[in-house]
Amino acid sequence: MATPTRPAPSPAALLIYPATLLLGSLFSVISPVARATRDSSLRLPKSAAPLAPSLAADLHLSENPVNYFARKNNIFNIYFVKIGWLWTTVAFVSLLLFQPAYRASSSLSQAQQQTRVRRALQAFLRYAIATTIWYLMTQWFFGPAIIDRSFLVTGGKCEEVMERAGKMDLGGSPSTQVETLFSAAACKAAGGAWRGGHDISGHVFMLVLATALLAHEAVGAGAFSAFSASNRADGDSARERKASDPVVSGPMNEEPDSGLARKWSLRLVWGVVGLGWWMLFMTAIWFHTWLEKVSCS
Ligand SMILES: CCCCCCCCCCCCCCCC(=O)SCCNC(=O)CCNC(=O)[C@H](O)C(C)(C)COP(=O)(O)OP(=O)(O)OC[C@H]1O[C@@H](n2cnc3c(N)ncnc32)[C@H](O)[C@@H]1OP(=O)(O)O
Repeated sequence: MATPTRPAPSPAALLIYPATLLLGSLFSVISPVARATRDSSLRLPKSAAPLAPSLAADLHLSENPVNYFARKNNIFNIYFVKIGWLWTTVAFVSLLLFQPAYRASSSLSQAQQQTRVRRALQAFLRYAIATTIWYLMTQWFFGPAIIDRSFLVTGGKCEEVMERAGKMDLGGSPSTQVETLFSAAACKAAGGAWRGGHDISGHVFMLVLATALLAHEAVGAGAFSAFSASNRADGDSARERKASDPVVSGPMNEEPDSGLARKWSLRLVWGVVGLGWWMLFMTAIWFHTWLEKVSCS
């Protein structure tokens, strides 16, 4: 009998990202509110972000008469996207800890345990690669992050602060001074305006990467659980399995109390993916130009 294979997520599912950006951009063109908001935000100088935003300030909705999600200080932006990789990490770790696909247990045969450990290591490697890419693109690349460097290369600069730069005593070596001035975060923190270049959307980049990673792992782990449950129902649990078989060396002897944790870890992951998609859609409507959004997805 042919060994059934675990369904892999279809690459076609990735089309949801260009479709979301397209839909959001269309909405931003068609909606008069979105158009007015974008135009005025492009005209106004960007103010420095508060260093310690309070919850009350976040909920101060009457500040601008625009859609709540068009505000940079909306609660989902501050406590979800701005620390988005932390949420991604927590959700991912919950999968590793609680999904039978990755969990080794003493009730399993040695071959089954080895398969699960191998699968968990492969998943961690995928996470580590994604984390490294996110870090280099948005946080640090031997100085300013790749997104910041591409902004500078395309003619952007830290306006207002550049004029004061000559007078500023930033300390450290000349290269440290350049790094301090030439990152978006440092520029904004110094009260400057990050303008002029091609500003790739960090939000779009991180949200696409994080949701694709988590959805890919959750589909795989969920399908594994469903497959092993149907195997149990078929009375197939006694079948001897090969360690090399990634599918059928599954959780035949899953502990009963792990069911709740398994369910909630999947809920957490899909919650993060769902909110991530929503924030991507909001970014597509309210922020950046069309080119800035597509260039990072
Ligand atoms: C031997 C083995 C080795 C293995 C080696 C690997 C190691 C493997 C294990 C490591 C273990 C690490 C473990 C954990 C790692 C953490 O947990 S890290 C800690 C948590 N930190 C984070 O998650 C940070 C995540 N945030 C970010 O990366 C950046 O904030 C983002 C999301 C990329 C966004 O960047 P950004 O500067 O906001 O840029 P951008 O998107 O262009 O937005 C421009 C403006 O538009 C606004 N905007 C855009 N879209 C929106 C929107 N939808 N709504 C509101 N405002 C918006 C922005 O707020 C921004 O406004 P300002 O703040 O500038 O005024």
